[in-house]
Amino acid sequence: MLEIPAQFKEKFAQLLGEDEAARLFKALDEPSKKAFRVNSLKKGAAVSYDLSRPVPGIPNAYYGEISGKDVEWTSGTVYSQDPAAMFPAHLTDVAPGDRVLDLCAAPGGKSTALGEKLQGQGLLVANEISPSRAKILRENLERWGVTNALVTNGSSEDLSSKFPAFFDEILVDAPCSGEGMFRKSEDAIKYWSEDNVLTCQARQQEILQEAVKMLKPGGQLVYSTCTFSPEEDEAIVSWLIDNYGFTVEERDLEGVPTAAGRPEWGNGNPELARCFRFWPQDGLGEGQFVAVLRLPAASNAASGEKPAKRKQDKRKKRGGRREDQISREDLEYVTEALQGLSLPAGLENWSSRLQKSKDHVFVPLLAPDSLRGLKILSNGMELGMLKKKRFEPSHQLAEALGQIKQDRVVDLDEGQYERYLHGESLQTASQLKGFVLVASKGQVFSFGKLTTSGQLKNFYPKGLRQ
Ligand SMILES: C[S@@+](CC[C@H](N)C(=O)[O-])C[C@H]1O[C@@H](n2cnc3c(N)ncnc32)[C@H](O)[C@@H]1O
Repeated sequence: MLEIPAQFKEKFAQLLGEDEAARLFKALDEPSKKAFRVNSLKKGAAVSYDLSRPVPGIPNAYYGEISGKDVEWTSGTVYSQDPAAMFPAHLTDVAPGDRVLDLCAAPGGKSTALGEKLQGQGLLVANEISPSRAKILRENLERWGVTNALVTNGSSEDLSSKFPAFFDEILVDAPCSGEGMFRKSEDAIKYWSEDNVLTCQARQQEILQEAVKMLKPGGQLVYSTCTFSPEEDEAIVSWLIDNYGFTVEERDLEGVPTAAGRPEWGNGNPELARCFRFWPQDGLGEGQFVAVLRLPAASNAASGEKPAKRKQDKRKKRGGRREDQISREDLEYVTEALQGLSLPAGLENWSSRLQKSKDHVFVPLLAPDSLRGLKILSNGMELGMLKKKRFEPSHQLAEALGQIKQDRVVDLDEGQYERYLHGESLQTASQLKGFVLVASKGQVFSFGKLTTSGQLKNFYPKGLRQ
């Protein structure tokens, strides 16, 4: 039995009425619902999990539990996610070519879905304020094969100063009191208090204030929480409507067990009924609140379309060439390492767009000069690293290449796969030489390097080894 705080129970008995509240409390004592998404970017990957129980309303999503050890996971073919938490990204209008911001993005469940919707075209800025969580966000986007993400580690203020009125769509999946996570996390129960609900509400307003500055006039804001408290849900949407003139967009989720937002829990505006409330007692998954909002086209929240104000670049030049530019010799090393590999869409003409930062070679999404002052974990695609007179392709590239059929692949059996994940080198019968993609069950999850005797040197990143 979960020890649900008495104050929480009293509050929801009043808000919902005794009968509905009893259904909620009963559901909170049942096990949480597990589900996963299958990555549409990695076309043709064979998934060994049971796909017979789809999550209603979400393409490529299924009930069931996955393991972080399977190649389906290490190759970014599947991602574990609460079914209700799939809806915020699903309900956005994000389409290939858009400029999208996921402001509170770690660990990346919703960013991976937004990256899928973009299909490598346009820009996804995925931001997270906590450094350790931002690292996990980067790893998850890498695994998912997203080639057009800028991963940042900053506050909402850090970002709003760089991107005024810049984005077509912004997702704010806000830090919240986590009442919808009671079944999944003991901490959510332990740290629950009415004071914390109000602290979260104030933080949500601070974050949203900055988010609005970054939205283009006429742009879309999707606001979500994993909590039930009206203070963090309908009251926040009311505040957005009253202060910025947002309208709530209608969405049809026919066949999905969800409930409408409650106007009486906010400012009484009937549009609040267009918000979605996912309650555990309705059977889809955990608790979630989602509002799809539109900023009026003639907004005075911010103006100007330029990304960031660029400072004069005063960095040293060496022999007429800037330090971040790549030499002809370096380019030859990169070209040689990439020979025989098929590159995914979005990486065409990579050689003319290459940049270098501390020997990391990458195809940037945004000009690094324009991002000065922001903590960047990843800017587009890192192809790899220049070492002394050679080039080592990156793990991010391996995961991105796994999207399309490749010829230079060594496929490991189950035992070999486990040893490779540990960091071991393996003896193979492969006739290939040099850098190869390493797969198991046809799913690419790493680079490796084959010697002339068929030894496969391990390039699975040390930080990911199991
Ligand atoms: C609900 S979680 C995000 C989950 C994520 N969207 C996903 O789908 O995987 C909220 C995140 O917001 C971050 N956060 C907290 N305060 C923030 C702030 N002021 N600005 C940006 N992010 C913040 C938290 O560290 C946390 O990772």
